[in-house]
Amino acid sequence: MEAFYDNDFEEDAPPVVHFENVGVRYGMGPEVLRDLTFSIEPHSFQFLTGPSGAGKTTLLRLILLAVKPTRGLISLFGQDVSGISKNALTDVRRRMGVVFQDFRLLDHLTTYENVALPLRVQGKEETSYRAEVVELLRWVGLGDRMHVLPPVLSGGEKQRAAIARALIVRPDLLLADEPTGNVDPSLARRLLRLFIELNRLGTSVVIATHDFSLMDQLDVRRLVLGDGRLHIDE
Ligand SMILES: Nc1ncnc2c1ncn2[C@@H]1O[C@H](COP(=O)(O)OP(=O)(O)OP(=O)(O)O)[C@@H](O)[C@H]1O
Repeated sequence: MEAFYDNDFEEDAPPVVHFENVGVRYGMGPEVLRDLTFSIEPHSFQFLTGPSGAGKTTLLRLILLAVKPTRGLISLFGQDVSGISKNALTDVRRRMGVVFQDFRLLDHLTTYENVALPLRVQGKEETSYRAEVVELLRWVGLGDRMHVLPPVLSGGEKQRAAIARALIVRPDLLLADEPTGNVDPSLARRLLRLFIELNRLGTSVVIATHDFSLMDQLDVRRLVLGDGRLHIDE
């Protein structure tokens, strides 16, 4: 895996994510998040937590530029994203891997094809990535499930396929929304080890979760949302 994953560490790299007084509302509704000011540093590991409806998914969508802030400034990898060009936006998005709550696997593609899809979309030739995809699938324990379609995978297998698909682009930032929501505690621990290993190899990791037993396994920073505001437990 080390060979597969060789992120360079830059000294004095800018924060991966920086928010300055960010607020967001949906349509004409109330602000669901307000006055968010925080940074996510390169190579850092944090949980994002808070009660259901507190805005964890909304915060991840702001980072993904899937939702626009109604006020404030967002920078990603040192770049202010308001008024960013389409090409620069594509580059920024390519540096992020995402594991969605509902996996979003394509049912007509095999596990292998799902994981390879982000590379195919980038226009890469299969010969250039095939070995990498197979290695990663083995690494997440799906070596023998490569050629089946997602509907026959268990919840935990789908989760690992979604995680592998997020990792295959070797992201500088991994955002995972309740990545252990559908698995038993022992698999949750295994998945957490996977994220720790990824972080060790250089990726900044943000895991959104309600699961205190998961968070209690690691003494890392917690970004806690409540009443629309962010509180940070260092
Ligand atoms: N598309 C939308 N349109 C209108 N309101 C929305 C939309 N998405 C989320 N909201 C509202 O924004 C608030 C934050 O929702 P969000 O899904 O971000 O919370 P969450 O912390 O991720 O919740 P959960 O833990 O239940 O997934 C909630 O009040 C929700 O109803």
